[in-house]
Amino acid sequence: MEWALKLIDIGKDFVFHHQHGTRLVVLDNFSMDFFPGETAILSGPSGSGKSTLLRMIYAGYKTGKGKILIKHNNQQVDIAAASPSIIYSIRQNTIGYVSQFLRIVPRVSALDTVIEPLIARNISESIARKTGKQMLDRLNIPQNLWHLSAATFSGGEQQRINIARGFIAPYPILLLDEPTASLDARNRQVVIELIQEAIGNSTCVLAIFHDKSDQKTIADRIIDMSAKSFQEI
Ligand SMILES: Nc1ncnc2c1ncn2[C@@H]1O[C@H](COP(=O)(O)OP(=O)(O)OP(=O)(O)O)[C@@H](O)[C@H]1O
Repeated sequence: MEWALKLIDIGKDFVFHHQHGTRLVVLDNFSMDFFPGETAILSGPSGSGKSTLLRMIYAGYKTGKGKILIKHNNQQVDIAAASPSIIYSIRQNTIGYVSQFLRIVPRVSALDTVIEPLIARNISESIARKTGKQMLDRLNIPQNLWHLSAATFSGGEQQRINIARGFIAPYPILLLDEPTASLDARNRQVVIELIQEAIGNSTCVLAIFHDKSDQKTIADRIIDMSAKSFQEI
């Protein structure tokens, strides 16, 4: 099968210039292919570089060395070398990302936050709103919160707004950074179902899940990141 995401010899370090140039090597010479319709779980102790890898793929962190190849608009693109406008377009159509925390825009309602990826794809506002309401309902966000800003929402409510936003539009690649960390069992189950539906639609999912039972339920592969150039287990 053709890969959806290909990492070639990637590496990342952080240099602390104000601390005598101390260099922290987080990833080193890592190569791996990821495929449509599979879930790969990034596993390893705190600080092993799981979130850093997702951020590099989403181009939030600059890749230190190596290539991160994807297919975008029928062309092969190296994210590590892509221009800001290409990155913007990739985020709109090719890579979705559910970060640990919701980035709240003041005075924008929860519903508008959730439907923004559809509006960006020129989906009509009425269809986007209908889809957004269905997603909020599915994630058990009470209707009386839909038109409020998420700024005052609980941690679990904010996380569910983030998840609704991340899953509302289909993406060939989906990056999930601890999407169930603040959720109760009922909502964790909804997220598992959303992931399974995405996989059914051939999305390639890379995820960080600390809960072992969640890992077992959805993982096709578990990647051990405790050794900086990591391996499959
Ligand atoms: N922006 C940054 N500047 C400096 N160091 C960073 C930065 N981001 C991450 N690091 C360092 O890189 C290492 C890996 O961090 P990362 O967040 O990727 O780990 P993780 O495996 O996701 O951990 P956790 O399970 O605790 O979320 C850590 O030692 C962290 O301090």
